[in-house]
This record gives sequence, C-alpha cells and structure tokens, in this order.
Amino acid sequence: MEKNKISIYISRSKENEDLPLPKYATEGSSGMDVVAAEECVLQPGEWKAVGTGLFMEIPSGYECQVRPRSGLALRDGVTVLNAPGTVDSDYRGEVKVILINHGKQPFKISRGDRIAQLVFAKVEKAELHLKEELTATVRGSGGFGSTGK
Ligand SMILES: O=c1ccn([C@H]2C[C@H](O)[C@@H](COP(=O)(O)OP(=O)(O)OP(=O)(O)O)O2)c(=O)[nH]1
Ligand SMILES: [Mg+2]
Repeated sequence: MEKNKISIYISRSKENEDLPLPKYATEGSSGMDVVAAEECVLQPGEWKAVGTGLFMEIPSGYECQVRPRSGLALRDGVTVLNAPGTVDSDYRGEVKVILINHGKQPFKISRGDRIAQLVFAKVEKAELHLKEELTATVRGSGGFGSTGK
C-alpha cells in the first residue's frame, strides 16, 4: 500500500486472468487504462456496454469515473457514451464501458485493447435543505450562453 494512494480491491474471473490489470500509462497519468475483456465490432452509430472482466470494491466516499481515451476519440470517433461513467462504491457487478462509435467506419475492439481510463475520485455528499427564497446574484437565472459567445 503506497502513501497518498487509496486501495481498491479488485477481482476477476479465471478466464480473464491473462488480461493486464488497469494501470497508469505514466507516473503523472490521472487515469488507469482499462482493457476490453471481450471482442466486438461497433458499427457507425452503434453503442455497446463492453465488459472489462473486473469487479471492484471502492472505499466509501470514493467513486470511479469511466472516461474516454482521447486517442480513440480523435482517430476513430469512438468515445464513452455516458462520460464520465460512474462506478458507485457499493457496486459489485462487472465494470463495463459504454462505447459509442461516432465514426464513419466500423470499429473493431479486440480483447485486451485499451478502451477507456478509470479515474478514482473523492465524492462529496450533500444534504438538501428546502428554502423559500434563494440569495440574489448578478447572474440570476441567466445561463446557457447568456454572457455571449
Ligand atoms: O460506465 C459505467 C456506468 C455504470 N456502471 C455500473 C457501476 C455503477 O455503480 C452502476 C450504476 O450506474 P449508474 O448509476 O450510472 O446507472 P443507473 O442508470 O442510475 O443505474 P442504477 O439504477 O443501477 O444506479 O453501473 C459501469 O460499470 N460503467
Ligand atoms: Mg444510478
């Protein structure tokens, strides 16, 4: 266990023991690249939840964000449909990556391909309090481009 690092317990089934575990590509990487545990082809416009073969035990107060890899997005138009995907700390099912092909060509995913990155992050919990009148601000209800281009 390293200092300044949270411990995440993971498990995987026997048939996926050959796959590399998610890892940081460089020392300064925010996300661990995660690989596909299955093979598939995404036709243009098609999306699919691609299995990673991984199950996680994330400490309470943390989450895992499933984020796209920019290389796939730029080169192939393939991204994470629900980015950033959320893996809750109490989820014990298989972590999946919902990939969509926005490109013009079919996109082949092979087992072991790095398809997304996992970013572990602290989560703040909030408590809601109903209130009749909210404080006034200069912005008020202006939004969605109200300040110009
Ligand atoms: O990219 C993702 C998003 C979600 N999940 C898993 C873990 C997460 O804890 C669970 C539920 O995800 P989310 O809350 O985003 O989906 P939901 O549609 O609200 O489903 P639920 O009603 O199960 O919470 O699905 C993934 O494996 N990958
Ligand atoms: Mg949910």
